[in-house]
Amino acid sequence: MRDMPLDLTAVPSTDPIRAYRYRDGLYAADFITAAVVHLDFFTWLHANPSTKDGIAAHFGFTERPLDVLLTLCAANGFVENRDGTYHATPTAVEHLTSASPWNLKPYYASLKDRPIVKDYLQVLKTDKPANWGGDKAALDWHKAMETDEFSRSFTAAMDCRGIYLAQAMAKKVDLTGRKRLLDIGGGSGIYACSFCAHHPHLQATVLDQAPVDRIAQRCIDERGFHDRVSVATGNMFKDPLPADCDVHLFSNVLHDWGIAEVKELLAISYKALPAGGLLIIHDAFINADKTGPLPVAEYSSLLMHSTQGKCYSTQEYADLCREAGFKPGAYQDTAADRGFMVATK
Ligand SMILES: C[S@@+](CC[C@H](N)C(=O)[O-])C[C@H]1O[C@@H](n2cnc3c(N)ncnc32)[C@H](O)[C@@H]1O
Repeated sequence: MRDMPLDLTAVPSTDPIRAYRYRDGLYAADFITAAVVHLDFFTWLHANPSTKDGIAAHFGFTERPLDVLLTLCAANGFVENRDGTYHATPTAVEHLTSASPWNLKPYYASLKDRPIVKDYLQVLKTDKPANWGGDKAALDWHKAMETDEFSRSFTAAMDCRGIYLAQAMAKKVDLTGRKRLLDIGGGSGIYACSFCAHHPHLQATVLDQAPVDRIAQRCIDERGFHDRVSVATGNMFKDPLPADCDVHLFSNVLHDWGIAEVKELLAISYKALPAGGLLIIHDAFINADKTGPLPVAEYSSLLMHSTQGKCYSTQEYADLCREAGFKPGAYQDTAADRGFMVATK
């Protein structure tokens, strides 16, 4: 425990990128192993260049996990999308197909029973996320977040990451003339507090459900922001959003949900914001043509395994914002393979 709250405008003296990338990319090797060993995916694709629908029909895959697999393969230089038809690249053909003398499938074969590898085979077919950490006895992630023990440890995980990520974003977002930020699914409130630390005129509200709301209140008090950051308890899908906020933040929230829920949340946000209101989406973004960046494609594999979501592309977010009525702005990088996109009502 620290005696004095950390100055949230402070930056670390060294770069944590390697530590982030091991954690974010942890499951990607298992996903590739499932594709190589169980599915012989590249041998089939080399013989049958196909559209996404064609691949889905042949293997019985569902859209979301297949999209994440193709993005991971493209980011690795194993597949190429030529006008909607996916081809195995020369690298994949030489090293990951059965007729090649350099085929590495036998090298992967002994890893085929790793639990996360087997989870991926299920998720690809059912679209139903496996449980957090691959724990078969555990509740699904959203149910687990309603329990004290899991929500405490998960919120601590988000909080320690946010200390670094929030300051990198807060200093880049222009909040001139903005009054109150609503941090939707705000967890410990680290992003709301960090925004207030960087923008002295700003007030904020953290919206989250029980029991995370209590954790948020304690963290905000400990950080000394109780006079500027309040907590609202509620279900972001069902309860009316606090009406007095002219900035909405979804930080690492939309990536937990499928397209239907993301559309719902953006529509809810649009309805609650005043004209001219600002939406900020903070996340790890896939590039517009879904060829990378590799660390984000790897992180997306982890999210796809354990939640209903994935990392959406800059193009997908821009289209979803437009559909909800927003005018999307440009994407900007922040730190540790994350970034943000703003949109205005
Ligand atoms: C991945 S965490 C992100 C936390 C924080 N925004 C961050 O960037 O670290 C997702 C958050 O959404 C909250 N959440 C999930 N479903 C929710 C709901 N229906 N209503 C309100 N909050 C919800 C969770 O409790 C959790 O704090």
